[in-house]
Amino acid sequence: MVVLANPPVVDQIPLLRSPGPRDSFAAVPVVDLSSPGAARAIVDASERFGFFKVVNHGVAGDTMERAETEAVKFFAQAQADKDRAGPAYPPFGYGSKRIGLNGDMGWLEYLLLAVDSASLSDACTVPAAAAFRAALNEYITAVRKVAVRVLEAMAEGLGIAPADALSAMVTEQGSDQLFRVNHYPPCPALQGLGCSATGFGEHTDPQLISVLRSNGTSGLQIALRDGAQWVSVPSDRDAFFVNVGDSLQVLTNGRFRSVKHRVVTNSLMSRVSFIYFGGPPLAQRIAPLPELLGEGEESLYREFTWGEYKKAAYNTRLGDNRLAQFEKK
Ligand SMILES: C=C1C[C@]23C[C@@]1(O)CC[C@H]2[C@@]12CC[C@H](O)[C@@](C)(C(=O)O1)[C@H]2[C@@H]3C(=O)O
Ligand SMILES: O=C(O)CCC(=O)C(=O)O
Ligand SMILES: [Fe+2]
Repeated sequence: MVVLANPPVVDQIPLLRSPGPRDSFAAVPVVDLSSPGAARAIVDASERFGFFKVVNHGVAGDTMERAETEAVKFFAQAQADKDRAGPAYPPFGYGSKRIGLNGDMGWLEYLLLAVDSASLSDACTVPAAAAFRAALNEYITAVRKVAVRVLEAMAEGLGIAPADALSAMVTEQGSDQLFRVNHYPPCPALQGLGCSATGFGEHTDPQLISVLRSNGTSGLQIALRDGAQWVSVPSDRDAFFVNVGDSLQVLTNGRFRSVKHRVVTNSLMSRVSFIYFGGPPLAQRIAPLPELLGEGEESLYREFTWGEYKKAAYNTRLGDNRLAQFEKK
């Protein structure tokens, strides 16, 4: 048997079938955040896909562009300069190709950063450049407001009181928020071979909610039908995309589904994405909200705190079903 190796340039990085026009997911739910029907639409999309696109969000284009321009400048530096901003683990900073500590690899480089209240944590000295930090802080303040509005709309649509029952978990003192800037360089070595390098392997996000924005380069895919089909999300640099995370799945006792997603590298164009991850304080109990449990209905999950879940999640591989070990048998 002849075993074909990856081309050396993508050695150790899993390959995926290159997406084509037929994989495009034209039916991505779009939520107009300024409309009175937003709460209903968000609940509907969170139940059906755990994923939706948000428009009319009120974040200025300049805020997104400035952050993107600074990020592009950061990643354009010499490798030795970027490496000085690393490693990504522990606790935060620049990383390349290695995702997490359990052997996952992707065709990307990134900054993994801690957020305190509405801006980069002072404890996180990366990035050092004042202009990049200022641009990221302006962006983080804005995107966090979008996350809060979405979580408030979820509470409204689910009929949960008070209005900040979910959003307070990401805004209260000690909430565990992260910010990630991903850069997927093009991978021309694979052009025309019908396959593409994995940018970020399939996974669900462990937190409550993730809010993503990318430059106009495609690559994000979500899984439909429990992973039986992968579809490509058409990129939109003016919109945000929201992922329901594992913790929100548990808080809704499985009514909302955390979305399995991944990124496929483009052979010709760089993708730059920003993702805000809203997580609760480590001591927060993650269990179905009582209002969402029907008469006699029990939690599908064993009780745990966010700290316990995060610790367990960070011991798993990217594609593992992290919630499985917390499901009641
Ligand atoms: C392989 C891993 C990377 C990850 C930690 C983990 O062990 C499993 C969860 C991964 C993930 C996915 C969403 C976010 O990008 C992330 C920052 C997170 O909170 O969980 C990453 C983790 C990471 O890159 O360290
Ligand atoms: O970079 C992207 O577009 C998505 C990355 C992602 O899913 C993640 O960082 O968790
Ligand atoms: Fe993700």
